Amino acid sequence: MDLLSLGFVALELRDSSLVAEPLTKDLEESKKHLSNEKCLNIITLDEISRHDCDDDCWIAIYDYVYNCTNFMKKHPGGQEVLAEYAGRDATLAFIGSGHTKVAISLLENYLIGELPLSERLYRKPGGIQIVTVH
Ligand code: HEM
Repeated sequence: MDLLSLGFVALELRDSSLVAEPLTKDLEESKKHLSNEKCLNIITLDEISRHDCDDDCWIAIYDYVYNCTNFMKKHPGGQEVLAEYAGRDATLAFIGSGHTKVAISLLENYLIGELPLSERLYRKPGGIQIVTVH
């Protein structure tokens, strides 16, 4: 079973109305103020993959890109889990860990950009809609 399928299994085991939906809703809520300001930088998966170590850690969550380098040592879930996803997409791991709204709002501090439309999985027309995965 690949990682994506495992993620879906994890989502099936949880109540998506408690976990997945708040994540997507809260992320969009927390980005609303950005629409009237300058656009986010476009950062490709290739660029993210070059920031894949303890002292340079970028990750993608829900098609947004975060520089977690300064947060790794402070992460309540441990530095190791973030290191595991350094340079990669961590959306399903983030959702699967059942993060609270506090964690979701913390993300904003580390936001540095978003994926190009062609590389997005979650925020594009016809993309995977996590909220409808049951
Ligand atoms: C920048 C991204 C992340 C932020 C801001 C973040 C933030 C947090 C926060 C604030 C908590 C405390 C509980 C809560 O409020 O939800 C937490 C716990 C946790 N996080 Fe993260 N997290 C991030 C990424 C990840 C990733 C990618 C994983 C991968 C599996 C992960 C795994 C965990 C786990 C397992 C816990 C639970 C620790 C425990 O209860 O002992 N986190 N995180």
